[in-house]
Amino acid sequence: MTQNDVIRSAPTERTVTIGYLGAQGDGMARLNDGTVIHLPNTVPGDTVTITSRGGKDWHVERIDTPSPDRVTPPCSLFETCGGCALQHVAPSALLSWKTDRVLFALKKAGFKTLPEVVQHQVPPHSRRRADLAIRRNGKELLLGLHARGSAQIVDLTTCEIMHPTLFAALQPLRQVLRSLEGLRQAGEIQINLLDSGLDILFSTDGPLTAADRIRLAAFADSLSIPRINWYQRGSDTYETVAQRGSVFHSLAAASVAPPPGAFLQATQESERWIQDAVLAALPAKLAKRDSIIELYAGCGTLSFPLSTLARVVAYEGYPPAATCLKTAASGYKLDVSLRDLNRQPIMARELGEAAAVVLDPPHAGARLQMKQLTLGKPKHVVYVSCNPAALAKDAEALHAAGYSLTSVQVIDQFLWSAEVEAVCGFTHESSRRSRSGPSRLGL
Ligand SMILES: C[S@@+](CC[C@H](N)C(=O)[O-])C[C@H]1O[C@@H](n2cnc3c(N)ncnc32)[C@H](O)[C@@H]1O
Repeated sequence: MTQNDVIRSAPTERTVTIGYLGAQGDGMARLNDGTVIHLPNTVPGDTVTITSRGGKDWHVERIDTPSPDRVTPPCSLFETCGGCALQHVAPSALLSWKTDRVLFALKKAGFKTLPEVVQHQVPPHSRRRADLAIRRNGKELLLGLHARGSAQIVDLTTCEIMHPTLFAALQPLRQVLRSLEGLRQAGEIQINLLDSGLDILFSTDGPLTAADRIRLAAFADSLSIPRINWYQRGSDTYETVAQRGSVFHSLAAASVAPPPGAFLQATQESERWIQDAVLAALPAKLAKRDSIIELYAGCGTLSFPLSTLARVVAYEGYPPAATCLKTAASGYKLDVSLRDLNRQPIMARELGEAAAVVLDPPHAGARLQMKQLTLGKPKHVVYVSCNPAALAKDAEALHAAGYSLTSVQVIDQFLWSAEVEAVCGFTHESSRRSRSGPSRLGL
């Protein structure tokens, strides 16, 4: 027996109770010496026996007393597939945890008095967007997500979050992808479920042959898929390889033609909750000459509902999304500009002259834009957040500029993940517009 064998045979054992979930959804426990450790797949309230062979590397040996919030994960791929990290936690407990994360971010930003929070949670089988990896594996074709913490692909043979229409397309997709000569080893695929049907954008690691294109056209016909776009890995342009009908999608009362791989909110239900929460955060009536500035507008999820309140000046940085929104804007009180807000933020003067500014920034937040916003001080700001850490920083700027927090809605649209969406309304009582009134508009 070697010395290593002796060490291996004598792990340290402890019993701990999980106190809370960390930002990534791991259970967190505190040891007697004050050390905080991460224990994946545990739930606050679980009492567990853990072992370690040294350092902070603790593993759950067994669950001694399960938390009342522990549930049986509904998916047989749970713990293998990297898609859902938290199926072992009751959805109601997840919603409370996500709400706490948003409220913690707002408190960290300086807001001590918090309004009553409205909460929403999407049901299973409602996700209408999928972003999957493609791998050849001998004669098999894997279509799925990365395994947890690994480059391996887990074939999505079942899924509890995906919309049934989207999931039903996976098996025929495997078949057609397997037949493609242009797919040597690997590719990626994004599927959006639009009102017009499935919209597919995929890549391969080789060029498509003429036979591949014929197969894809036949596949689009057989599943009534209006459009399939493709790009070869490494290329920054895609091309349409099958077009069987028009592509359209409703955003509130408007119909848009989203570009391939377009950003949409994760589910139809959550899209409506976000739209309603944004409108609810603004005064029901704005003066005739008022305008709303919308930043990070995408294809117009918020632009069209906002245009029922006042003229909207919308900015978006991704050219195909800006074109989509511009094309659909005629007939609405909506002006659209393509603009990279990281390079060219909207300046304080323009922002200060709007009755309200609505922003829905990407994951990193809107730091540069916040600086101008807090100088311009529009009376109403509605911030749609998909990242509590960025919300904490951006809301801190609003707090420092004298804004009060007037509404918070939490939307759990990525069920069983650590992601959370929030719509927060802020008001500045002594903003330039409230001192001088709407007559200064356009100066
Ligand atoms: C979270 S999405 C919101 C889109 C839209 N509000 C919606 O709900 O569908 C963020 C949007 O910001 C855009 N974006 C990202 N970086 C940007 C930048 N630097 N300047 C302008 N827009 C940007 C993305 O293209 C995307 O449309």
